Amino acid sequence: MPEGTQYWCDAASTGELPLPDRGMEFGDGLFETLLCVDGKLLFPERHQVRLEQGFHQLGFNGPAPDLEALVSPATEAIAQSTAAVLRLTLTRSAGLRGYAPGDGTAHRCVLRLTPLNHDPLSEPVPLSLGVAGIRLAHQPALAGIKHLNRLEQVLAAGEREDSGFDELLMLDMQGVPIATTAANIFIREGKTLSTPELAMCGIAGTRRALILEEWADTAGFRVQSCPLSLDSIREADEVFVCNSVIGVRSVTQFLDRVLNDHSAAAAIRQCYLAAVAS
Ligand SMILES: C=C(O[C@@H]1C=C(C(=O)O)C=C[C@H]1N)C(=O)O
Repeated sequence: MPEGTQYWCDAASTGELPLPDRGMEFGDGLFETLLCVDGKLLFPERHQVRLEQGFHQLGFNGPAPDLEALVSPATEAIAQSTAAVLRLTLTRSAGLRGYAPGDGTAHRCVLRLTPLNHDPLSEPVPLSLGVAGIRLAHQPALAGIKHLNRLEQVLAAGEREDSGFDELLMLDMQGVPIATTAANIFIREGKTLSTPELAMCGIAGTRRALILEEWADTAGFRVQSCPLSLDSIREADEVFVCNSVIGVRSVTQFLDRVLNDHSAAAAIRQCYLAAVAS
């Protein structure tokens, strides 16, 4: 883990995880990845909305999570960070042995603050995109939320290491493009931006939501979430990806096709930077 990484568990500064932990045992939990720039967490309100959605979608009991309260143990460290990634992990409290979630209302919160050694707001180098062999399973009860069951992404990231590509696009069981191993994807066809709908699988990213709800319109594009195909990506005028750490990153190669037009990503990135600065 990068030097300077700090951990907290249930508000205590520690690198140890009390056992039992249902997140470690069953992936029974959620996580959020927040970018910290110049002592400020970006778009916390968007992460709050998704955390609450996951909390309710998994049937956690008790009051909805308060992101600001959950990250409060790291407030001082965040304030001193020029650039860092805060990972918040929320797991269901341990009950009796076994899968049954019980009715525990107390939940465990683990924070990890990892310093970045680059400016995360600088323009990212465009990336090359391949296609992963591992497919995303359909599970509408878990679609869209950032739950802890990430083995598909782990296996795809393992494929990526030997792929010769910077990133890999992940398809569902029917071969429909969903997202990359760690980001949402958009294509541009003329003045329309499209991103995969995530009714059956995938993570509804915070930057994806901002593009859908605000930045595409501001940048002068129509935008939709809809089923994409590999051909639609192959034939697109432009492709870009987004997540909470990289912001908006252009795709300069998809499989064997070179993409030279990055104008929409540049316009969306300007909206992103303006929102960060506001
Ligand atoms: C896996 C985490 O977060 C996801 C992965 C990345 C990444 O690999 O860059 C960035 C944001 C998330 N999509 C995590 O542990 O926070």
